[in-house]
Amino acid sequence: MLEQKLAASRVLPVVTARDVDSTVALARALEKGGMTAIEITLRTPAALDAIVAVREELPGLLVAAGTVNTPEEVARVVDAGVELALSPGATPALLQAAADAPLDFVPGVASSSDIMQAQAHGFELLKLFPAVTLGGKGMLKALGGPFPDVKFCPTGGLNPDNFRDFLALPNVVCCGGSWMVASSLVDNGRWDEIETLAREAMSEQ
Ligand SMILES: O=C[C@H](O)COP(=O)(O)O
Ligand SMILES: CC(=O)C(=O)O
Repeated sequence: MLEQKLAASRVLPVVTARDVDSTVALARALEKGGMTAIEITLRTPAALDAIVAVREELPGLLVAAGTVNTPEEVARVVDAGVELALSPGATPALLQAAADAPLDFVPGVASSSDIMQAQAHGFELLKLFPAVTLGGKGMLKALGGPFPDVKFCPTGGLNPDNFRDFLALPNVVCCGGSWMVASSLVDNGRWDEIETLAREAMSEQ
């Protein structure tokens, strides 16, 4: 079940794929560090090929597509075999296309109205983005009142010093973040460092 898989992942690394080879090497370092899932965003021309390659090379990793913002992009990631997609926000057309498609979808939300719109399409596990800018832990606690059944994957502004406080909230399933996949690390092939950052993120303390 999606919620359990994402809870086990703790942290979902949000990756911008520069090219296929470096993304496979990056994913391998994250998996060696103990991570079980990766979100590869559709923000670059290499993204879809990178998603396909990472799924082939690392079959044990849950490979999600991120920045899936339109119905057309939902169709493209389904064609690529993707089983989980996420977005930073949502439109009614995107929510309907994702609800109709054979994949799990985590829509992005930034307000109570966004949450209600996502719920109207059957989604209860949502990405709060950009989480820290919107209000961080205080916002998540407040949203727990009117939306007791909704769970979140806060993303945007999380870092090694604050993500454990987010994970401790009862309505947080996992955290999205890019600190362990920074372009300064990827561009210089610092795979050992990435593996170490991944291992630290996966440790309870
Ligand atoms: O677009 C931003 C990423 O989705 C994650 O945010 P971050 O770089 O603040 O961790
Ligand atoms: C913001 C984010 O994580 C996404 O583009 O899916």
